Amino acid sequence: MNIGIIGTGNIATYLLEQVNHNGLANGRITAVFGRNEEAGHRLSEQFQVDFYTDLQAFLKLPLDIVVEAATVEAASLYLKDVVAQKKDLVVSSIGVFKEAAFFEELKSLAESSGTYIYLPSGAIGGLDVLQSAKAAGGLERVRITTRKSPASLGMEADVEKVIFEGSAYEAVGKFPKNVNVALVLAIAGIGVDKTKVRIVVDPSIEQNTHTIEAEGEFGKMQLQVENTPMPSNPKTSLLAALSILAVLQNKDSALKIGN
Ligand SMILES: NC(=O)C1=CN([C@@H]2O[C@H](COP(=O)(O)OP(=O)(O)OC[C@H]3O[C@@H](n4cnc5c(N)ncnc54)[C@H](O)[C@@H]3O)[C@@H](O)[C@H]2O)C=CC1
Ligand SMILES: O=C([O-])CC(=O)C(=O)O
Repeated sequence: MNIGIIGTGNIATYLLEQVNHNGLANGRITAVFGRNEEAGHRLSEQFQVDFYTDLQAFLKLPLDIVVEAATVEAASLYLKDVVAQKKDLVVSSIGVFKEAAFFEELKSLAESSGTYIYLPSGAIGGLDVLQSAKAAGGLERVRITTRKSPASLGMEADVEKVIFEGSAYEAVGKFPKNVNVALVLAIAGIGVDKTKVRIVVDPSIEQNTHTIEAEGEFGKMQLQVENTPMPSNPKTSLLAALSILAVLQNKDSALKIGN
């Protein structure tokens, strides 16, 4: 499997290390697309990968799957082209799907291109429960509370404080690098308007903590993950990068676990 990556940051570097150096997926990252030339050339040398700043040239390569590991804004610019060029796609910046129309458009494009779009569970879990719970329409309430340190939220704070309370739709607009998890939860569950989000800045913690509560006909779920932040970007949890690695590992497996 030939893998391409969009982005030259923390997740891209982690995947290059685990896939190209440590052989932890059934394939190789052969090309990286980005706009940061200095980082791109560094990755190119370190991991024997081709670096592109021209998206169309990157997409002409024989890639089986492209992993977006950039930003919500970059994803909005590039995802349609990836699918139109008949590549399978893994999306990290799931906040790009806050507008349902864009999500539906990309899904139809994938259906007509015969490709798959993978939304990794990222820095959370419980998506299997939500999807099962709504299979016959009985999922009623979903809420996520995200608790991060001031460094992880990219802000200053001396005391614990709720800095946001609202819908997943509103949360992604305000914190695009911190609440992609809220969007994947909304897509797996009851949508961007009904999924409730609370964000707490907490100077006493080091881990990125996400607590998910759901309720419906199935019963109740409460799940908490206490994530190690990645050293080269504390906004991002290690579990988010690991979940992309797991998508790459499981993609062609005959065994599918969950749901
Ligand atoms: N689903 C989830 O649970 C999570 C998702 N994320 C998403 O993953 C993204 C990547 O995370 P990290 O690697 O930690 O971030 P990072 O900040 O280390 O890297 C982002 C990369 O995107 C590149 N970039 C930005 N705009 C671009 C553009 N227009 N064209 C091409 N490249 C562009 C930057 O140059 C940088 O290389 C985050 O921005 C976030 O959207 C992050 C954490 C969790
Ligand atoms: O990594 C995390 O803990 C969550 C995150 O930043 C995101 O959802 O974008």
